[in-house]
Amino acid sequence: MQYQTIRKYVAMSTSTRMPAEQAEEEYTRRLENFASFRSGITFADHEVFAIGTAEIQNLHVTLEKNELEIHQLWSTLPTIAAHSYLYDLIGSELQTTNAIEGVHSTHQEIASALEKARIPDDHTRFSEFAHLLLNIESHSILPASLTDVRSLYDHVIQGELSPENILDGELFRAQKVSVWDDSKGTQLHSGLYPEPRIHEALTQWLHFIHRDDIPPLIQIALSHYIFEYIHPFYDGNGRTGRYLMALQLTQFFSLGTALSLSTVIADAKSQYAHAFDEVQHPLNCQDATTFCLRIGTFIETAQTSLILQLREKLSILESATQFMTQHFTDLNTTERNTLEILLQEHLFNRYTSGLTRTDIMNALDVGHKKVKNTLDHLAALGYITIEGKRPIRYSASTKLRDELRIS
Ligand SMILES: Nc1ncnc2c1ncn2[C@@H]1O[C@H](COP(=O)(O)OP(=O)(O)OP(=O)(O)O)[C@@H](O)[C@H]1O
Repeated sequence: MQYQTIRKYVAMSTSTRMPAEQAEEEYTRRLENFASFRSGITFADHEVFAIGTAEIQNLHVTLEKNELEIHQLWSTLPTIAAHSYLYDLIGSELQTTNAIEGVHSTHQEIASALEKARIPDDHTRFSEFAHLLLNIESHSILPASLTDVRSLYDHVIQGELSPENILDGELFRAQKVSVWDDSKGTQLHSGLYPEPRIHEALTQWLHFIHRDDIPPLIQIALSHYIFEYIHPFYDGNGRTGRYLMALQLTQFFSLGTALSLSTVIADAKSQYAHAFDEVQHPLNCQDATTFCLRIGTFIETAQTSLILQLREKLSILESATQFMTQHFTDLNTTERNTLEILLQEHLFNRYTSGLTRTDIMNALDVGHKKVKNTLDHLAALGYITIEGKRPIRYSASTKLRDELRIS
């Protein structure tokens, strides 16, 4: 049975009592229900909570099953493919989380941010955010203090703030801020105000994200809802909130899933915005169950798309490798293996900038001279493209991809 919001419940009731009064009574009943997960955080006189419905339990089971399949597929990826795909996912996460907020980035800017993210102290547009995403799993530590939250924000937003949006409070904003529906010119929400209220609510939020007595989906979704409700900044609340959500996701789900969520949200922007509105409707009294269901469905969509892409890419790679073994008989094994890893990079990373000679030496575990001779021969045959300087980068040429029918 589909979960009914309090607002709908009231609308369908035959009682003649005031709707607000009926909603209040239903809110108390749901909040005190055995299956209720309470946040302990109160907005507009109501505690944010969600019910662990059968639908949410079923979603958990589906998400866990999908994770097993993702894990199994990921474990079959060759090293260069796995590494390349990670960069690809980070690139699209970076591009889409910015695009959701109308922050445009070119393909080249993202490729360059990914490149710079590996080099300390060498910055370009979005490179600090790329660096955060690149290290999301190895440093997957949730913020523990208000200064941690501010510091994360500074990295996510690096250089993207217009002067009027620079923070002017002790740690966050000192003035009011609102979320607007630009198409209708209506105000959807006002962030908490004044700043001590932001500090107080974020301190409760910090406590909430570290609790270990709430099912992952409910904890992740409520955390995101609460963070966005607080809206601690003038600009960058969405991007910072979605980064924090990805950070929480890595604690329970694969890195691939965590890095795929913004793409799904970007494709379903109006459903995402509506999910906030629904909880904030005065008659829904901060019942965030529907918000949890929406986020759960987004995660499921992200997983399904990841599974399909992994299967498709692996199958193309396998066919190409077989074709080369059968038809490229004039090439030696090292030459064929070199082409295979260049294809892995091409297939698994849309933001590819090619592999360096060191990457190839490490991947094939062969010496400098052999790799040089191999690359010279493959270049003479037109199978590889050579670009850049210091370091030179090698990639699969159009000729090679045409022969293998890979776009
Ligand atoms: N009704 C709402 N209440 C609270 N937060 C909301 C609501 N609707 C959307 N949001 C969140 O606010 C984000 C956008 O907020 P806003 O328009 O103020 O942009 P911003 O603060 O500049 O952040 P961004 O970096 O995402 O542009 C959305 O991405 C979403 O996460």
